[in-house]
Amino acid sequence: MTTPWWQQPVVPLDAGRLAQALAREAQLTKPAGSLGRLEQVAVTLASLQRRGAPSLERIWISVFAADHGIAVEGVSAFPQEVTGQMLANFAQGGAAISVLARHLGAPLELIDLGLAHEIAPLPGVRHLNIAAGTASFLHGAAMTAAQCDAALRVGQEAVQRAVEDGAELFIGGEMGIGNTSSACALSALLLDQPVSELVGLGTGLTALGLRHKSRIIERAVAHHRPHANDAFETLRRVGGLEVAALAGAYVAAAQNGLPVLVDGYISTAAALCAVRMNSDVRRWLLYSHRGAEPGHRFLLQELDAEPLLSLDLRLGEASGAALAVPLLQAACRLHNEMATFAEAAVSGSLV
Ligand SMILES: O=C(O)c1ccc[n+]([C@@H]2O[C@H](COP(=O)([O-])O)[C@@H](O)[C@H]2O)c1
Ligand SMILES: Cc1cc2nc[nH]c2cc1C
Repeated sequence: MTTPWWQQPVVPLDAGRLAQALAREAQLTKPAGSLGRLEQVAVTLASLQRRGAPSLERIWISVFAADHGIAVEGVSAFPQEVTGQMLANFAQGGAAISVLARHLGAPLELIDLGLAHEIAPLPGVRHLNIAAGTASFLHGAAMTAAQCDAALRVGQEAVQRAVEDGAELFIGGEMGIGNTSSACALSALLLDQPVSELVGLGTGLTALGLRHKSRIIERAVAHHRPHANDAFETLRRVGGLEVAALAGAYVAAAQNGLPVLVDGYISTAAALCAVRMNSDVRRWLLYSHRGAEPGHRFLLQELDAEPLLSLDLRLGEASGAALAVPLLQAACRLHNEMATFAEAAVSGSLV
């Protein structure tokens, strides 16, 4: 059997640039370590981007949308039609990510992998129709292997466009009613942890709704657990088209030497899939925030991730990642533009 594309090697870190960036940080006019994790971010970006001066001026955002069969089980506070309606809102410029992309001056690419309810083609949206949404994963698999494969490729192709555009950072976002159930089932299987510790309100369930959602996901996880032998199979069984596209994008970004900023709960579940499919992808992933969904914290822990922000966000759409970009840009500029002790004639530490 041939090796699948996602197991192909990723670009290695530049150890020389890493050492150079660490040495520069030590010379900048501040007590060592006083810019906290921003120092680490700048050093990491220098070694990933293989340059002396890390730069995040060109940001690329792809938002992947798709429907989830599990939504028919009543696991979301919103009807499934909202996936397509919000896609239209993204395209018209009225969604949170539309505003944030404008704020950053970043291109916003919109990709519809498959909706349950047909909509008229939207200007500026790539409609791919891999399936009419996934199948419910309560009793069967969400996707066929061919559908999961196709969705992974969609992410890979988005990264190719980002690279061609000269992007310095890739941000993926998602939209899909029911996808917190998918993220929860993925987390339960990949972390081997009880659903009750991971499940959350998603778009805003009542306490009663949360109990129902938890029971549905528990039943689904019990059904799939004996067969979820690897990350691809787990993704195929309980993931989603947009989750697979994100996972494919993260792997492809690492293979193309393009750093990634991961968004919220669903994106982080996709990140864990990507890392389980190719462990070297891990070092290419930066994390924007810790969100409100209980499972997000456990996924971040497993990924050894220290996100930049903790704002109780639970929107998705790439919004949390977009919000963290100015902080990363500031980290780069501080690294590149601060004077050294020698340049500014400031005395160094006595100890
Ligand atoms: O990214 C997150 O952390 C996040 C947390 C909760 C909800 N969401 C968004 O809400 C939708 C899924 O929620 P639900 O309740 O339908 O499963 C989907 O479109 C996500 O983008 C996103
Ligand atoms: C309105 C709305 C906007 C969203 N954006 C991402 N997920 C969403 C879910 C809903 C319901």
